[in-house]
Amino acid sequence: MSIKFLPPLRLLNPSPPVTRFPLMNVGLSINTRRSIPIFSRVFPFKLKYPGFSSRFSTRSFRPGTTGSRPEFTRRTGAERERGEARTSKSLVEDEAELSDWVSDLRTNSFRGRVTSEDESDSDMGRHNRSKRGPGRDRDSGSNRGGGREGFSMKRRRESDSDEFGEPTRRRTESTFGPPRKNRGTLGLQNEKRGQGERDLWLKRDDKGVKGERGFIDDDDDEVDDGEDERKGLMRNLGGLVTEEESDDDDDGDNGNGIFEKNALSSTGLKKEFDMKDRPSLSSSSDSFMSETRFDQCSISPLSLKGIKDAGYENMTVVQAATLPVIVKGKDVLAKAKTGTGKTVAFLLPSIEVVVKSPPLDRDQKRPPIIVLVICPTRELATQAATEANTLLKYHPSIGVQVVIGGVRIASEQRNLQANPCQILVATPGRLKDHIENTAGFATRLMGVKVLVLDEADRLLDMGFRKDIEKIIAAIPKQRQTLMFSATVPEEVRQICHAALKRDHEFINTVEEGTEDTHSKVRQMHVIAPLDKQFPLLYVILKDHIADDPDYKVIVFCTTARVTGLVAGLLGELNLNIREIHSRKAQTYRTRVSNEFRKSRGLILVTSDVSARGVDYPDVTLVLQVGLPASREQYIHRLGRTGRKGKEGEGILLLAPWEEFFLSTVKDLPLTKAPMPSIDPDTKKKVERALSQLDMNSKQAAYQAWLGYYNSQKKVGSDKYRLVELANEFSRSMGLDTPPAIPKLVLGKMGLRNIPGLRTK
Ligand SMILES: Nc1ncnc2c1ncn2[C@@H]1O[C@H](COP(=O)(O)OP(=O)(O)OP(=O)(O)O)[C@@H](O)[C@H]1O
Repeated sequence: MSIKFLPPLRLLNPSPPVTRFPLMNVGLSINTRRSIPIFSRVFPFKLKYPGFSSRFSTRSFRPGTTGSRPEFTRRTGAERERGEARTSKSLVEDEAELSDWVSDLRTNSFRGRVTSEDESDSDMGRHNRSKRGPGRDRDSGSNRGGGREGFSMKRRRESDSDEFGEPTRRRTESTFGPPRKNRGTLGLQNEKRGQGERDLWLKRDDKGVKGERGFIDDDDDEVDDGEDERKGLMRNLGGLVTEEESDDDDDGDNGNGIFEKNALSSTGLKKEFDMKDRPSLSSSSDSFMSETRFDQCSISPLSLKGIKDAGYENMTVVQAATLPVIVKGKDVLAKAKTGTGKTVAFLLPSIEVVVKSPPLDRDQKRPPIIVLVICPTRELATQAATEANTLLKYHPSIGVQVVIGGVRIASEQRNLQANPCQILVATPGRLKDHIENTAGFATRLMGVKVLVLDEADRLLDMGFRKDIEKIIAAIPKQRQTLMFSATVPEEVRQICHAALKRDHEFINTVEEGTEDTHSKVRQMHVIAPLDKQFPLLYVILKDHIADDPDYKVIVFCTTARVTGLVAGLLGELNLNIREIHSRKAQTYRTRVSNEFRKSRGLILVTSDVSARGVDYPDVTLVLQVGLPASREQYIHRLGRTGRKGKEGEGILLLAPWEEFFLSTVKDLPLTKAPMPSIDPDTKKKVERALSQLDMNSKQAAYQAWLGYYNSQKKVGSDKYRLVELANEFSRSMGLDTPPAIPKLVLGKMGLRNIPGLRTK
């Protein structure tokens, strides 16, 4: 089914019935995941949202969310500090990278096939990488894949995945029943049943909390989990990286960094929010548009022209909510759902700061960088720079540059020299490289007036924190800081004071009492043992393709190596796929990313490098295979669909022993999908395809899989069980005996002498 959506600004829907959500009290704020502070202000605003052709007719599984009046909260940092601290689960994407990195410790034969010409990490990057280790490398942008490549003598071939079959567009009999327009990929007719099952499951889960060791339901447990998970990762890192690196990490963990210091020292004053200048906001539980036009705000005429050319007329809710505060010079921490225009929200006022600054003196030896935007991934940084260029169309004298890993640092240095820019978009690792190694760069940074942390919670997570601390130390204290994300765990709120001024405002556009995800995105989970997962993946995709010839699917996998394996399998099965992960050269990643942005009838198989921020329009399905690294990561991955108020679909495919994850997202409308049936032919076809896959890719995937789950506390804490599961995964790839792993690697993983593992 072709989905045709009206432009978001065109339709004005009647306001849904209004339900006012009471503010939560302090007690609740302690125990509730999305705790709302007692000082939060509630702003009623007019409702206006785009019309949608309804793909799914009911939302019965999402009780109590429709018709709610949106609430929009703003708090000052001081107010926030009075709230209860809850150390939320760490965003440990690191594990995936860690496991891949661990994979590289072995003496591999599979790497040295063909040297990639694409791979273009700088010497500088390589030099730094040797000191950095996996925690630093995980796309600290700069030395991402390359960091691990540093361990290899040769590089892998990058072009394998270009050879894929044509998309399957033929309409076939749906595996799950009637066409999707009536039901979604996994069958709407089962929605009610799904809800019932979900309820049952929740009850079971409640019971499980008491009966088992409580991974689970209450937030206190999660506090422990978060802590332990972090420690678990640090243990892993500590064992894997050089001593210098371990010390470094310990520093961060022990609170020697500026984040911890500031969090402890901040006292906090309640700051009343001034509503006078507030633009009238429009929203429904799913709307992302406001009623405020850009030309109603104090924005320079040339910026307005650029905005108009970009096709933007009204502001999105987050733009309308943050712009007046930001243009006043205030620091802001903003939370808004995925795909609701946060990029423009921080870029536009930042550009205005440049407009008001003295013009660049071309003869100046070290012209200042005025706006510094930091993004956690290369794709996101590139995308933000593209958006900035769009907005700057009529500001020819304002320049934007990107510095990211995977690009030769020397060429970036030349660019920085030749075309001095006022706006710099960067990934943290590469930015740090420039601070340390590019002549005059540190001086230029002393001109920074605005610092933006996009995906702030990710950047403040420990994987990036050290780099961010160093970057913050390299820019003036007197600056404006803007932090944006779709997820702002309590932990981040506690440490954000290090970067934000004490009187900053927390602007939360996610209304009270609603989910962090979009209600127009239908979310389902399928629980199936590992030996069924590859056939199921194929069946789900085939069904979706059959149902929607204009399909555009993203499949998320746990690690880069597993992503490579899954991409290989789906390619072997003649699905039209592309792959993006840290093992791919940046030029390849950029090319595939651009292609996917424009395409239909394509499946992108990817690791978490595509989880956040990347704006691929009209993604019809997000399929997550295996345990997401965190609740936040689940939300961001899901957020690749249903952007700009559109509909979408998300399926989470878990093994029974991963089912515990559901308790971390139990506030989200995730329903149990009916089990798709796998006919014998499909099973055979998948087995045949698996047998065609390169042994090396299976070996690498096995090791990466083991590394990833080893660092997931709830799976990895029982090493014996972990190995049993890993061997189940190995069998699911069609291997009779699990691949052998170098002793050194097993030692680093803490898995020596665990029965079931083969060593070499
Ligand atoms: N005022 C506007 N009117 C219409 N479309 C807009 C407006 N502002 C931004 N957009 C578009 O909305 C889409 C989503 O924006 P963006 O990528 O900034 O979302 P986001 O909130 O940062 O998402 P994520 O949380 O996934 O990073 C983009 O395609 C962007 O061009």
